[in-house]
Amino acid sequence: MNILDKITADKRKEVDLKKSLIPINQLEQSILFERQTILLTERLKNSASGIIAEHKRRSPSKATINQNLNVQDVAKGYENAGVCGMSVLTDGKYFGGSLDDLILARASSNLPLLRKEFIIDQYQIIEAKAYGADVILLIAAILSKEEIKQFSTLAKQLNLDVLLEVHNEEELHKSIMPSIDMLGVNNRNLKTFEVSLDTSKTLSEMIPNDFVKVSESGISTVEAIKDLKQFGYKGFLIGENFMKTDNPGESATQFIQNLEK
Ligand SMILES: O=P(O)(O)OC[C@@H](O)[C@@H](O)c1c[nH]c2ccccc12
Repeated sequence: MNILDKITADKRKEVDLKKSLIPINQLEQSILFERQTILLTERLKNSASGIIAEHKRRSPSKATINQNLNVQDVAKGYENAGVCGMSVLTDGKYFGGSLDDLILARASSNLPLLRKEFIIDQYQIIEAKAYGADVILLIAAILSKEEIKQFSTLAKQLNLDVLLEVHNEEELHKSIMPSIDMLGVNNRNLKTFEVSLDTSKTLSEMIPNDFVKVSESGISTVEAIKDLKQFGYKGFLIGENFMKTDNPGESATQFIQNLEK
């Protein structure tokens, strides 16, 4: 079993339990359910920097990144830095995140928030909305074409943006459909953890222009972003590079200033 299989097997158990604890109609009573979502796709189209900054305490590939930060401070710091959106890891077992992190980020910023999660059930999409997300991530490596269609259609009905993540050509081909807003290319192979920005470069020309292109993972320099922009990328998902510092907001501020120089 690779790590992705392990994560999804655990996730199925977790979601089944949650469904028995908190039924969908209860989630739908959240006051956040009526909230007008902020569309990340539109922001990325009009942004010079295109940075989506992530809150990530640890990961299976890196163990601890930073356990000492307060998610509300991180969210405010990212917002002050002028990022386009924030990604919040909500997986507990492998990434040390939670839905509480999402709701705290919501309470302390007006950024578009991406729920970074291994979504394998529609329940998690309703949950994302109930906890204040604006965007969901769908990972092609763990979903069938039919699931991608169903899940993205539900997200659109809830006015959530959809970031569909791929890692290779096969995943890309099964994922291209009108209910997707952004196509994210993960430079990290989630099965082996190898990272190469060439993945974004190679796949870029196969992504139709009507999708906003996002390059994810392993980005740590302004030069990398300038390079990826040449390949049509508008969004750049950065986690560790900011989170490994004592003040991710400040790091993002400096990064964006350098990018705009
Ligand atoms: O910390 P990095 O290398 O900047 O990566 C951020 C983000 O791309 C990464 O956390 C990520 C991309 N896709 C995912 C899917 C699940 C969990 C995590 C991820």
